[in-house]
Amino acid sequence: MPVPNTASAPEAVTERGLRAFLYGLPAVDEVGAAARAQELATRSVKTTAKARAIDLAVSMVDLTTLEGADTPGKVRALCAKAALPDPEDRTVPTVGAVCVYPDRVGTAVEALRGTGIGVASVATAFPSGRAPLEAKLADTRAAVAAGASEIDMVIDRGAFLSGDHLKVYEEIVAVKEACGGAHLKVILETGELATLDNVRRASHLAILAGADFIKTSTGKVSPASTPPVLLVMLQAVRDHHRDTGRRVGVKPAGGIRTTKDAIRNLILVDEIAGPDWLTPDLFRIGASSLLNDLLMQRTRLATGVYPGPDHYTQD
Ligand SMILES: O=C[C@H](O)COP(=O)(O)O
Repeated sequence: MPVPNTASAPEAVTERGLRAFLYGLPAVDEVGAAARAQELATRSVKTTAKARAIDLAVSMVDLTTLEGADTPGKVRALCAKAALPDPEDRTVPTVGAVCVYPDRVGTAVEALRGTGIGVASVATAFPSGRAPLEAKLADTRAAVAAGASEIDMVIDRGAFLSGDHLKVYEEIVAVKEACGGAHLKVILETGELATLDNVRRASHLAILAGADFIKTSTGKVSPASTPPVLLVMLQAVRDHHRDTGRRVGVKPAGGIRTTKDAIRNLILVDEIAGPDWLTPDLFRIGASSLLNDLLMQRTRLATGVYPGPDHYTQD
């Protein structure tokens, strides 16, 4: 079945139509997806290509703090690190964005003024998504009003798993509208979706509803991003582009802590979605504790020496 045009009016979408579309998608070969992801994970990049990959990964990091204990001071320190990751090496690129809770957006916007780095904010009752739509819209509008240029919303996994696809779709459409000019990343929380078929369906549902990015996880549920999940999501954006000409971005998040993980992700992007996705406009890595490892590996490649773990400020 052809992919419905995302430009079609939301009111034309019905539960029946959505179900026919989502259940008409090809089934995921779980064993094949795991094997392909594993095969790509064994590829290694060396020297110049590795240096380029590390810089690309730095530029794609959504430097994140999403803790109840986040203080304005912690957010300011994170923003300083986003703008100048290594004060001793000004050739390091800046990160993709800083990601915070809505009530910390103002602090981040102020701290990043003049840097060109955007502020992403989780919204819609992150991480559970268990709140009335009006509360989710108010959450989104507050973050945008405070200056967020990107909104990371969670889908209603309970609705999705109980077959109420239309509710999930309509919430995404409404949040997209509340975003105004801000970009919308839709978090599927793949660790709660049980199967790769569900990951494929949720990906296409979010894309159809107008997501600018699809994101794997909140970072609060295990498993978070895994290579087979990322592979299926990259296939979804690739196929959507093939069918409609529209490019949607992808953001793995949760538990991505090492340069090795980040580079494996980039190899998957290159092989599955294609090199056009190797840009921060179409690929981000949501991470609270990855940047220092990228900086350490970068310095080791350039100098042959590992800086000690205390060399960088905490990320
Ligand atoms: O959106 C990003 C995630 O919350 C980050 O998860 P992490 O703390 O496991 O890196």
